[in-house]
Amino acid sequence: MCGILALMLADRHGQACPEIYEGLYSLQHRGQDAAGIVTAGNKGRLYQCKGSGMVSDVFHQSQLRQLVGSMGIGHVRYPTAGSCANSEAQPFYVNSPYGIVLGHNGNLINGPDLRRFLDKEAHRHVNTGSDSELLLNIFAYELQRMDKYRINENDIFEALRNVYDRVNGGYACVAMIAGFGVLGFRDPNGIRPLVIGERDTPHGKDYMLASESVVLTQFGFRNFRDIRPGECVFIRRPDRDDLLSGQRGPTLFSRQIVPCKRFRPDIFEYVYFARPDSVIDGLSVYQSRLNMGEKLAYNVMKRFGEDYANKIDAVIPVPDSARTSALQLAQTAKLPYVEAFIKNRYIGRTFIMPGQQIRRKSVRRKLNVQLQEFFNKNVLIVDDSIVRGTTSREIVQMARESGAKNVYLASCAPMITHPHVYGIDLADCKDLIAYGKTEAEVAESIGADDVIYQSLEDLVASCTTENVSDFELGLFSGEYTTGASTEYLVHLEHMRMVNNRARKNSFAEDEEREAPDDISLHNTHSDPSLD
Ligand SMILES: O=P(O)(O)OC[C@H]1O[C@H](OP(=O)(O)OP(=O)(O)O)[C@H](O)[C@@H]1O
Ligand SMILES: NC(=O)CC[C@H](N)C(=O)O
Ligand SMILES: [Mg+2]
Repeated sequence: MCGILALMLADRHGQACPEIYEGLYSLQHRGQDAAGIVTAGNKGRLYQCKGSGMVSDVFHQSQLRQLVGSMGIGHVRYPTAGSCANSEAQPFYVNSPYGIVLGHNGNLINGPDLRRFLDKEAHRHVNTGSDSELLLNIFAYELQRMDKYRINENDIFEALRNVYDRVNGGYACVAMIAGFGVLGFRDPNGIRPLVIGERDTPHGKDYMLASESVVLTQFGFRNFRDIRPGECVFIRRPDRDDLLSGQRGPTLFSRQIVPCKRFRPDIFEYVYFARPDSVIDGLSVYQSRLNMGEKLAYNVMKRFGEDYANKIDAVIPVPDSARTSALQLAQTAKLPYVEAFIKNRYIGRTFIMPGQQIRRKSVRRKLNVQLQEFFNKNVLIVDDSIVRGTTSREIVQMARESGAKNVYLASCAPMITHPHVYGIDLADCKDLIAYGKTEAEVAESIGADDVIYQSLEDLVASCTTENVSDFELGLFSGEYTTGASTEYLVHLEHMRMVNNRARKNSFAEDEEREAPDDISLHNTHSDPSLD
């Protein structure tokens, strides 16, 4: 999962970078591997800073000062296609046509076909294994085909129509065309989220696009709405004619590029990925997690029978993501809620860390126990999801080491039995702890006395609103909204294996290594006086 962000300020002399930079902090939970910002100055020059690491590692004040201009885009990356090399940090850049940069959240399931097409027919050079670079090149190719000295918004929408025809998968993107404007678009099934908001200023309206509404609220953007599946919005910076005619600020254009196919947002955003203070497709993530907790409570009560309260002494959340649901579960079942795992706030999310060994170690570094809350008690530990079982195994063991009598585990998500193909690097089937197992077998495998999973029906009901009642659920069923060929699943598995080897620095003879650095846009000595 990645986080994307675009900002267009009404004030041509304003600086977009500080808010993009801060905004990326609010999206950090969506990607911890790499981060990047590209801004554009008034004369069309692009300024870039990106690389591997968290936001705080990648940007330093001296670099941020060089990212000048009143519009820009930002990205935080959690690699799901390609490798974790520095060169795959986003945004990606192509110089032709016009100078375009793009940031992408999602996965294209026809990446190998697109790569062949770009090579054989479009004759465009792609320098990384990233599907996002493919997407950018497809867009560039379609714009190039218009063969125009200068394009307008209709050309962008036309080019995108062809992009939608060519690419398949889950994608939410922000892009910027040097000197012209920023745009955002979302796949025809709305699998990945994207929201837009506006802010009044004396110069006209500022616009921001982001993966999650939390960024928009943070900076005082109002009237925000989700980009519709298959829709593109383009925000054009004021040109000379606008300025001469007294028009203030940028102009927003929007177009339904292709009809919405099936509106199927990814339910895992609500379960785990998104921040609870975000609203996605009209539903507060916090509210959805309350609903999950309530439904799970009834499931737990049913499982333990009428005297369940004598069998469970404490409901314990696994911080962070499970807190909201665990609290609601405890309140519904009238059981004590106890914060018995304390989280070290300086350790990031463990699930999205690269490599199983580091994930396992990090659980212990991240979570510590309050001994007295476990000693001689029957505890019900609540987590939002059990994926590889790394967290569950460790915490069940920690509870036992702390003297718990019986350790039960409840999961707000149903059994995860299939890979996720739209931008969440869950794991291969065989690494998923629930793959081919019953609940009892999962319990045995993680060392718990019992495991209670949410039913799929209850999860869907927890997230259903007037707007959306259908969701991307492939990780629970193996049936994907866009379909996913066996060839693609094998390709994903192969990539994961290559990446694991690359992390250990052992390459096969014929394997192509990722370039360590980005070769696209070198302008660290940018000269702000040019603007
Ligand atoms: O079964 P696993 O493979 O361990 O994956 C599932 C766990 O990973 C996530 O936590 P994470 O630490 O990533 O983030 P959080 O702090 O937001 O809960 C999730 O909330 C589960 O706790
Ligand atoms: N998690 C994501 O959305 C990743 C985007 C893209 N597929 C990449 O690997 O960079
Ligand atoms: Mg967790």
